[in-house]
Amino acid sequence: MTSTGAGVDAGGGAGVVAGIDSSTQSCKVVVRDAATGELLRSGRASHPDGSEVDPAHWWRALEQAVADAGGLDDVDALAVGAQQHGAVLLDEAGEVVRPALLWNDGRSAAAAEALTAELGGPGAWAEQVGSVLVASLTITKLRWIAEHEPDAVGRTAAVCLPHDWLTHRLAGGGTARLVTDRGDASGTGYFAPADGTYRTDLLERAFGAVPSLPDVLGPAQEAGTSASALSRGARLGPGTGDNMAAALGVGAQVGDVVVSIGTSGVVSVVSEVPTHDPSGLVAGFADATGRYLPLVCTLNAARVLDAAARMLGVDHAELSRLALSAPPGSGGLVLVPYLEGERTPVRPDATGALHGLTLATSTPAHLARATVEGLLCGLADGLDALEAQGCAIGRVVLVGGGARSEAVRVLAPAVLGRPVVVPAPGEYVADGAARQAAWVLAGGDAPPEWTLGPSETFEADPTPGVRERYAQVRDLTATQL
Ligand SMILES: Nc1ncnc2c1ncn2[C@@H]1O[C@H](COP(=O)(O)OP(=O)(O)O)[C@@H](O)[C@H]1O
Ligand SMILES: O=C(CO)[C@@H](O)[C@H](O)COP(=O)(O)O
Repeated sequence: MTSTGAGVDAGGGAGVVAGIDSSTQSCKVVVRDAATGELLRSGRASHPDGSEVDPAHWWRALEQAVADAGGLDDVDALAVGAQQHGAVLLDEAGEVVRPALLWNDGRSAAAAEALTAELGGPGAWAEQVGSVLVASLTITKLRWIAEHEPDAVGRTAAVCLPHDWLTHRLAGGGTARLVTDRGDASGTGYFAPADGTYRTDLLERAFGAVPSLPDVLGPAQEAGTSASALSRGARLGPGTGDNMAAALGVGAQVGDVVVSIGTSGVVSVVSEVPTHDPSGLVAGFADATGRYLPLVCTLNAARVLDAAARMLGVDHAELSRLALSAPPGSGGLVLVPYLEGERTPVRPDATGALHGLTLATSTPAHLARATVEGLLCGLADGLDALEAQGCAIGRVVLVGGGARSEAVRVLAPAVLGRPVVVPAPGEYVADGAARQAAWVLAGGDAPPEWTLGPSETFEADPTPGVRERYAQVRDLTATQL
């Protein structure tokens, strides 16, 4: 294990910036010095559970997080990073038509299948919009709404994403202009990242109508100024999806892989070229700097650790201690973590599975280890899928709430088969949004260089046997009982 500091020179425009991370479970706000990136203060608030959420909850959580962070009065520019894909429908007055359907709502799995077939199969979607459809993508949610709530279609004047909606509210809401960025737009299924255009023909196919869509701004293009009780007169960044913001927050360069263990498990890599994976494992998203962000996303990540801790009646620190006390491979005990069904691989109706129970493996330590290993094996499959798409793979950087687990940090290099860089615990999505805001202030072709805090590099001998055993059991779950 080694310690490093990134030690990048400070630069960029003077001022104070704020970054917002409105992710699945919570809202976080960081306030930073625009030139150096120094953290001045931060705040957070929880979101309600569920995969269908009234956006008003995101606003209330933002108000609480901003209050917790001591307000935004001194902030010169701000930007929003948020959970990708959620479908937010607005009427003529800019009011929400129905609660947002989130990325982790599986009801549109059949809509994804139907749309896939209509266009000629997975390869056609991969070719045209970079990603094969799964229930997470916005376009499938719009098809589900058109089929199940046709009245909502008639009332819908505009469709946008969670980060677009929050930026719109910060700009005053109502009839203020809706904006988005290439990164978040690339997760809709009706935007072609490779040429940067909306595919309103696909939107019409899914929804039966073409509501207005947010203007797609450039990476550092100003989106107007804030005009809400939370903030007035600050310059607004275009914002982006949370995964694109995380890449910006950790300063990822081409070839850097960001592994995020949040509500979702994500393995993404900054790439100069777009991907079109017909297998659907890799989603061909864009990033927040004008490049691409091929990405593999699982539905089951940090909450698998939460569930194991709950089952064992322990906290995260004890779960981690238990996991590290059991042998590699957990004596043959394998946990396949599909607790919420799974998106990658596409198994929306799957459940989790525990295989290999013997008298010897029936211990809390073995279960804890199998949980951490199972979670990491799913992410290792994601890394393989990125490599199979020809993506250059360099550093692996581990972030997200799950990275706070020592067992995850220690076992990640063994399961992933590569050294893993773990930055100091922080809010890297919010940081990325703040860095985008600083870019808006400073202008120029690249975001300002910020000094990142110290990071630790974890190394371990690879444990391919753990992955082989996991793969056998994972494939048993392909059969629906
Ligand atoms: N020490 C820890 N060990 C394992 N998991 C943790 C730890 N601390 C927080 N978490 C989990 O991380 C998750 C939150 O991570 P986060 O990246 O903020 O998610 P999101 O951005 O999706 O809201 C929660 O499920 C939380 O229980
Ligand atoms: O659906 C995806 C990516 O395609 C998810 O990564 C969401 O963007 C939610 O992120 P978290 O709340 O887990 O950070």
